[in-house]
Amino acid sequence: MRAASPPSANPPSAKTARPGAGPAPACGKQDTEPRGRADVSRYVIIGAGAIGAPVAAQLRSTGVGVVLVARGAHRTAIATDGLRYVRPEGERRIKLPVAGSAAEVDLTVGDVLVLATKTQDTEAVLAEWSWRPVTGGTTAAESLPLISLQNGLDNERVALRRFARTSGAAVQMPSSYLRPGEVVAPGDPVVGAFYLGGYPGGLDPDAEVWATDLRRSGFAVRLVDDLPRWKAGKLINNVVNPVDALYAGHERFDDLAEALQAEARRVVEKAGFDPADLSADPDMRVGLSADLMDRYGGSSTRQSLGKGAGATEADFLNGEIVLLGRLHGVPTPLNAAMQAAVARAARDGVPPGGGDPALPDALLGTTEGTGR
Ligand SMILES: CC(C)(CO)C(=O)C(=O)O
Repeated sequence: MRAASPPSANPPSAKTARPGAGPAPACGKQDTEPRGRADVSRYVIIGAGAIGAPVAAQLRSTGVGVVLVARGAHRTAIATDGLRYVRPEGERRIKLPVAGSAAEVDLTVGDVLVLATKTQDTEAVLAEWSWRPVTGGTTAAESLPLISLQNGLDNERVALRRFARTSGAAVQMPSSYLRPGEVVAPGDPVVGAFYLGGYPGGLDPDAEVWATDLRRSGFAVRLVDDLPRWKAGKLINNVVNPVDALYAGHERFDDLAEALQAEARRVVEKAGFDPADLSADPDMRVGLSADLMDRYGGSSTRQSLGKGAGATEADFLNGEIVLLGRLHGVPTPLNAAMQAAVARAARDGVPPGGGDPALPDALLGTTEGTGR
């Protein structure tokens, strides 16, 4: 199923690009017999930002079939000149099959849909892709597996409404998408790490194949049969994103980050999760190359402010904590305040670091903190 050679200068079109057509497997079910490489022919990566583009570039570089779904000027730049892909070992132009929408991709049994958009876009993306035809007369939601590489707790639940085979990953990947056509991935020695599992639990029959493809392509992968624990652990890390976006360098950064995380942990545990520690496994650590430190744009929320995106993912990060707090009777004043602060900042075009400097003291009180 794998093309022998590295990416060519003239990639096949997105409609047809695949290294080979696999046999037609029956629609899989979690925890059935593991399957082989022949059952996976191509990864359709929906979202070409800081997560989707490096995954596409790395898979393609090892000869795995991919299509990258991108929009606007980013799509045009990648289609015209290839993806400008910046890694610690140097910059490359990676030619990738690129599509602008679901209508431009002919789906076939053997395709794997990979969701790499921001969580606030998930419902629209699923509405676009779920009922697309797949060769043999079926549809994407009925016969293809879907893997969410997104933050928060909501994506897999929303996808499972349509996709019987829904998997997800808690992703650690310090990478930046700030300019059309370019992605900087400073992760070192691995590009990123995935705690990958089926939703709500177990493993998809093709999970070993996906893990092998990703490992060969430069990622660390741990297969987990208790995915929600890992997503909950990642969510506790992600509630710091608005602090990174608004208060990098602020003297109370650490105090605010710790207080937000403590509040998030209380809520998540009350909601019944047993959040996993994503920093415990040394094989899953992703460092940052010193050479690319100044080109790393920080958390995805900081990057959204930097691009003037008008919205961030915070409603599904801090907002998820607020939601769980309301459902389970736990007050969440800090996460609610940071959710609102970053939403206002995005709405008003405030740049990274432009948070009201008085807010951290107002939220935490003015007692001596750990500083930063
Ligand atoms: C962990 C990190 C910072 C990068 O994967 C992230 O999840 C984000 O930027 O939202």
